[in-house]
Parts: sequence; structure tokens; C-alpha cells
Amino acid sequence: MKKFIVATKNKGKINEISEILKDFPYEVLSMESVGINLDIEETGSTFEENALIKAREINRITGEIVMADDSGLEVDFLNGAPGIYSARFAGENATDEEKNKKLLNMLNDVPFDKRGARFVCVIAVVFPDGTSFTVKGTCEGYISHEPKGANGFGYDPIFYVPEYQMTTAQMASEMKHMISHRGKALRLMVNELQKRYI
Ligand SMILES: O=P(O)(O)OP(=O)(O)OP(=O)(O)OC[C@H]1O[C@@H](n2cnc3c(O)ncnc32)[C@H](O)[C@@H]1O
Ligand SMILES: [Mg+2]
Repeated sequence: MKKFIVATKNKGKINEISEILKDFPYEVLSMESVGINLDIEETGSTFEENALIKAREINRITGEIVMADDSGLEVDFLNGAPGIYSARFAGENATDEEKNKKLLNMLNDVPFDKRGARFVCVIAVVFPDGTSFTVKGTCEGYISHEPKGANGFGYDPIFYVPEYQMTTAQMASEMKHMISHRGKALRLMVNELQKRYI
């Protein structure tokens, strides 16, 4: 089976990607499982650029097919911030809890109808011959007034989805994957791979 390396150091992403790609016709491998421990600097100015930077770097080292996921949260009241800075907007070493707290503080007193937000996920795939493509998935919701739920990772406890009246951290993983930015982007990626390469 062909190798397919996932260029991320985020455990939450790796879990979700392996769950969603369970019937995938490639062997899905984490960076850790191929012995690479590298912090790749995200110097791009868009999700697309950063996803390609991460995938290209690991492709250069391994020569295999590589995918990378660059994702984040865009908050309307903050004009789209933290966006591509979602991982580092509270400092490089801040925990998920600290980031959630900081974001809630920034929206203190902002009423629910002005707390619109979306999760964005851009996936880049780079092939051994250097060709590549990107796909994008989004998930619309609101920033809640307080954290709820223990599933998922990152901003999930404060991302409220009105259709289901719960945060993405209160959803079972199968439900989150059905509606999430990452679920959508990965399904588009599989389509694209089937169209062009399998
Ligand atoms: O770059 P890699 O190594 O993949 O890992 P990262 O955690 O730095 O990932 P990003 O640069 O893409 O930053 C994404 C940020 O958005 C958050 N995030 C992404 N997808 C999420 C999801 O499905 N639920 C909650 N938070 C999410 C995540 O916790 C990060 O803080
Ligand atoms: Mg990152």
C-alpha cells in the first residue's frame, strides 16, 4: 500500500484525520511514526500557503505523498481574527484552555448575534513529482459565552453550532466529522485523489 504522510504535530488533527480516512486506500502515517520531529515555520499569509509550506517540507524530506492541514477560527466581530494565527495568537506556548479564555475575554459583552464565526480547514496534498493541490472546508457557528463539552480539541468547547444546539466539543466525533471544516475538506481531498490519481 502506498504511504500517505500527514504533516502535522497536532494530536487532535491526527486523530480526526485517521478516523475520517479509515477506508482510505493508502497507509496513513503521522510525522512521528516516520521519525520526523520538526517545527515547520508557518510564514505564509493564507491557509493555502501555510498548508503547502508544511506539506512541501515533509515531501522534500521523505519523497512520499504528503498532506498538511492548515486550519483556524475566523471571528466576525474580530474581522476574521485569529484566522491563520489561531494556534499562536495567545503566545506560542499557550494551552487550548488559555486560548479559549483569551478569545472569550475579547468578546466580553458582545451579544450572541454578533458572535458569528467559522472554522476553516485547508488541506494541501503534494505528490512525489512535486505537483500539488489544495481543498478547503468551512463550518459556520457562533462563539459561545462559556466553554462546554470535552470532546474534540482546540476551540471546540467554545464553538457553538445552532442547528445542533451544542458546541463541537459536545458532539460525538462522527457528528463533528459530518459537519466540520476538516470532514468537508477531507471528503473533497478524497474526491480529488480519486479523480486524478488512484
Ligand atoms: O500546524 P500543525 O502542526 O498542523 O498543528 P497546529 O495546531 O499548529 O495547527 P494550525 O497551525 O493549523 O493551527 C490551527 C489552530 O486552530 C485550532 N483548530 C483547528 N481545527 C480545529 C478544530 O477542528 N476544532 C477546534 N480547534 C481547531 C487548533 O487548535 C489550532 O490552534
Ligand atoms: Mg501550526
